[in-house]
Amino acid sequence: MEKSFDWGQLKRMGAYLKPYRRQLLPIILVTMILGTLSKLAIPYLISLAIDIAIFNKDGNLLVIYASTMLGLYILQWLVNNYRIRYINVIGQKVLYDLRYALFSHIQNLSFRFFDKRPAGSVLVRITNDVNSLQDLFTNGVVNLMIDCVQLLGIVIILLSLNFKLGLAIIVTVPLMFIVSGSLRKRIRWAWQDVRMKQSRINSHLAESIQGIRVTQAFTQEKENIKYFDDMNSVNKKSWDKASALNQSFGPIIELTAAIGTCILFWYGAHLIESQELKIGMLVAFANYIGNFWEPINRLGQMYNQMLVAMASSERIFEFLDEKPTVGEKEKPETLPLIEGNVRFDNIVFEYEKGRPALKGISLEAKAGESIALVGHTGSGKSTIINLLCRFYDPVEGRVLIDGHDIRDVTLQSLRSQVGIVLQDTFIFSGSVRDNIRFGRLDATDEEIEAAAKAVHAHDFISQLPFGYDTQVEERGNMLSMGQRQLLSFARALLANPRVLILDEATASIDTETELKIQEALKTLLIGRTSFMIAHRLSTIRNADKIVVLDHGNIMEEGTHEELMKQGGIYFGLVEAQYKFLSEAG
Ligand SMILES: Nc1ncnc2c1ncn2[C@@H]1O[C@H](COP(=O)(O)OP(=O)(O)OP(=O)(O)O)[C@@H](O)[C@H]1O
Repeated sequence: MEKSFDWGQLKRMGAYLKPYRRQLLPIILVTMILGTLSKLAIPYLISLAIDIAIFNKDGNLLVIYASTMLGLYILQWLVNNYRIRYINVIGQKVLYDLRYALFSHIQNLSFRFFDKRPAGSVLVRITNDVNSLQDLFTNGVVNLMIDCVQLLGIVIILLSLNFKLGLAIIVTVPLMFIVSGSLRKRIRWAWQDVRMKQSRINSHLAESIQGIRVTQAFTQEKENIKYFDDMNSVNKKSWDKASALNQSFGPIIELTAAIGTCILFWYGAHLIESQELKIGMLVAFANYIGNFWEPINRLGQMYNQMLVAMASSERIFEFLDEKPTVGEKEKPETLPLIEGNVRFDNIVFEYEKGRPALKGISLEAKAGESIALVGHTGSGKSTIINLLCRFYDPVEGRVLIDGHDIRDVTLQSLRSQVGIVLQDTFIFSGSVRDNIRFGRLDATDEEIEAAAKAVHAHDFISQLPFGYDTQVEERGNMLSMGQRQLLSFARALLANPRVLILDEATASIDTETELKIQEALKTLLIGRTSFMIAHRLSTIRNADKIVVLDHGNIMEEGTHEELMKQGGIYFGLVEAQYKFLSEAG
């Protein structure tokens, strides 16, 4: 369970209010001064009305008191409206800033960060955790200040109007804190439990929706529903418990308030008898007490709210404090326009300590050469690519492009010259045109169409309902695998990188599309250094160099002919694929 109040964290959250202090200050001052004064003056006016106007049967004076009170009530109403309206606006601005900070920070985090966390949990932090700060930023902070000032004001007034009676009533406050202390703790824990369970539900939801195809394909819907139902009912139970505990808090306050009122009337009557107190003053006291418990009750709830917000902010700051593991050095150079000579120099790499994925790899590609990476699953092909894009840094060794260690240059200048076409092409929701433009944001419509034509994507795009303006949904579900591949080729061609990485799709595509893809590939590769994770023989055969990997080591290296002659692993792979194809077809 989480620790209690943390002032450092509160201060850090408070920093998000800082840009708005000029707007906040008048709101706080106006509500604090006018709101508190009007609230505190009313009971006193009531006492004067009773003790002076009514006692002396002075109708005119009574009207004056009554209209002053009316004026104060109206003032209170106006002040409250002003506060709610503007504080909400500022609160929303702060949440906007926080969401922006979190999202832009996450955009720049390294792959290692995402390796460790499911997408759902990242999602929950940007949505739920930021939202749970809403109450704090919209009302919490300001109300807290106002309530504290009001309480202080009431205590001063009670003691100065009648010290003995005031003191007798105020001593009930510690009583309430003692009685409610352990309950408060249990309430806090209960709400933390609720949040934890809700967060689990949200993570599971995100994962289920992303994986719905697999769930349905394996007819696991019932199991999935059951799993969700269990989580849901555990969450409901924990909510019921927290809510029941919360509700028992109210009666404790009411009980203490009742004790206070009993003391007031019993002791008050006593003081009236001994002429130390007038009736009007007793009524004023009763009113002040009413106003006294209200902020105390709110402060109690506020404390819980603060702890919830604190737990959320702790999670948010944990993300914000996360540094990209792949960072730029102090003064990185800009990688100049490259020719495309790539060298892996004795690379050792591990994702997890003690489990090397690459065990001392040296590999060279001259500008314009095409390199095919082959090997069994898990042999390290994708890892080589990940290092070339600098998604991770090697544990030992260097990756050099045109002689520059890629750790010495800015990520921007590196990645803008190294293009990547992934096996699972990611299509963003938006138009087909926008998806191609992702390769180079300042490309003109003509350039986009030229790129699409060059990779033979133009034909199928023209046949879509709205051509280039057709909206494709997230992940491009309405497009076929081959079409998505062609779109990503167009995207890469538009970006025009000197070094191109291709992770060839494994899914079987019809022969016609396959031919188109091969043609498109030829266009795409002209004049570029390319690294291809190749699955199809046709692609492998044309490569300038084939590199065979096994368990993180390079086992063989050469052209198709050379390796076939060698009769080693590559030969075996080719044989196996031919056998498979001839048996399948
Ligand atoms: N994000 C990761 N975290 C931990 N281990 C990983 C991660 N990615 C890959 N590995 C491990 O590193 C090794 C090399 O994986 P890599 O993805 O490079 O293989 P691959 O040759 O590309 O395989 P495939 O053909 O199946 O894509 C494997 O043992 C794999 O389990």
